[in-house]
Amino acid sequence: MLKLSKKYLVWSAVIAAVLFLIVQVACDLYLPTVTANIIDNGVAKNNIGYIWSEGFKMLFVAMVGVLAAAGNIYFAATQSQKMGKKIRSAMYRKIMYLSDQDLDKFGDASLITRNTNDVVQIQNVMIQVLRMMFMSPIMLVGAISLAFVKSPRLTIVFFVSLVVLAIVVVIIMSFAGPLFKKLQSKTDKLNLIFREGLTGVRVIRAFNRDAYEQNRFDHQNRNYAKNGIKVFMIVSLMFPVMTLILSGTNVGIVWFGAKMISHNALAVGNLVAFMTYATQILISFMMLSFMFVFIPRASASAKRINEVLEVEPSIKDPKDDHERNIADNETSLSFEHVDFKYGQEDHLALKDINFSANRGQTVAIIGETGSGKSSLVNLVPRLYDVTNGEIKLNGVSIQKISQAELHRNISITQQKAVLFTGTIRENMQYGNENATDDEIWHSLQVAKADEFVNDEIGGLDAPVEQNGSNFSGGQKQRLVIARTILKNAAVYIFDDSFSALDFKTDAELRMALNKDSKIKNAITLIVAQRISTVANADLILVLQDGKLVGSGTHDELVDNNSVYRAILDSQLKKGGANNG
Ligand SMILES: Nc1ncnc2c1ncn2[C@@H]1O[C@H](COP(=O)(O)OP(=O)(O)OP(=O)(O)O)[C@@H](O)[C@H]1O
Repeated sequence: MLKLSKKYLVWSAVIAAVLFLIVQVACDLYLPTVTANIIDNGVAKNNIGYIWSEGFKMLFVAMVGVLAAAGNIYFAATQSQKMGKKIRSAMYRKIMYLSDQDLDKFGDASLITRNTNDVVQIQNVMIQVLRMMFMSPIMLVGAISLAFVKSPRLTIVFFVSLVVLAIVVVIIMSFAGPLFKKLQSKTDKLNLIFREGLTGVRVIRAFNRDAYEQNRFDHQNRNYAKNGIKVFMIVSLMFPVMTLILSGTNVGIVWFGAKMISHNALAVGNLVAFMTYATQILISFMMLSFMFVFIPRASASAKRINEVLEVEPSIKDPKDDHERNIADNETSLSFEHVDFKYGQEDHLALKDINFSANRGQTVAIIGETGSGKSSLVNLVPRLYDVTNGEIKLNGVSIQKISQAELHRNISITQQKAVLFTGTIRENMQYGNENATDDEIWHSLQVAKADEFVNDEIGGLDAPVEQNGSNFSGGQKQRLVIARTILKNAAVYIFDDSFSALDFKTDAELRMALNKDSKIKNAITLIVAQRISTVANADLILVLQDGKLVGSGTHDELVDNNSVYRAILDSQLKKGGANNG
């Protein structure tokens, strides 16, 4: 937590909060002495004038104390909120720069918990730190010193109480601390199940798994609640124990104080002041001990936040950032002996892949499910890095090109169509901010999306809801294809983008794509399942179990590649069966 505080707190505001606090504590500590003076020198001696003057002094000191407390609360509250805001921004920025490989390590649910719950923990503790954490020690030292001055002998009474209190706090903390940490990981699991249920709600209903999923959630929810009840039960034990100790201390002080008064060893006013100091001391100690419960909890949150903030992106920019203008050169793309495996997996998802393509060419990748098609195209924009070998764009290894420059030159449609909340125009301009309405309409026409983006739904101003949920699967696919085409790029990648389209639309869309001037001047990579989608490509790569088992044109592969022929035969049979 120290690391986060150093980075995200404004120290001038922290100093202001502490200064206000010192004034507040000084006022609080001075008031019992004024009370003692009023009793011993005013009431006991029937000196009304003294009572009035000390009374005004008391009022003034109390008002200064209240104003100082307000000042402290203002700085403590604003600083803790601002710190939370800065941490959330930093986490979001970091997540945006992490590769899929880095994000896989945390998981979506955990990242959401870290950016919400964990940050709130830190905010809550920070406001307490800026108040209690500083106030309690100052109050403790001040009150003990002043109480000692009033009566060294009576001080022994609350020293005994302090020792008892310390033992109680240590016992309670040793039980509560680990349970607080567990609560965090249980929140992660609860969020994970909730999120899965939310995104998969249609599948759950379709498979009649409502009861199963409800049980799974209830089990985790119960688990979480049980842990929560346990930890708060333990912590709530603190209150009655503290009250008992506080009352016991007061009884002890009055008992011994009364004896001292009867022997003229203590004035009545001083006994009253002493009791106030004793209460201040024990309450400060209680507050301090609460901090010892909450700080470890917030430290666990800080650790989880730091894990994200400090993770080294596995995909880095080259040190001598090559800002090459790739688009101006003769475009070429080559894979040279590329091997690839995911994270800690043992097996290679891609083995010794070699091919090259030039401007204007279309390379299609075909193969059975899990053969490595998506893995191959994801390596081009460096969503993952190769394990061995090299990928070159215009003869330059992509690892030697800055990611910003690389991404400027690549336009990709991924397997899952992702749209953002906003309008069609905003979604289209995602890769080309300056695109005019005419250009957008042209892309929509090429992608066959102009058929449903019409005046009836509001044209380019039609709303797009969360995840594009107001469009069908095929419509979403066409919109993301249009967005991909609208961007000016040297390499266009369509990862299984045509699978949600019917055969007729698929054929029409590819024909329109082939005629598009941007596509004609670029390299196009198409991942597909259907032979009909890839048949016209300049180069077809056939993948099987991560290996390139064939490459060439459709006719060449039909003649001499058994895997390709097998795919073709199975699709012809299926087509026949469907037709028949
Ligand atoms: N994030 C990941 N972590 C670990 N392994 C993965 C990951 N993504 C894919 N794989 C594995 O890599 C292999 C290739 O997967 P890939 O998604 O590239 O296949 P694909 O040919 O595109 O399949 P499909 O046609 O079903 O989309 C598979 O064995 C898959 O299980």
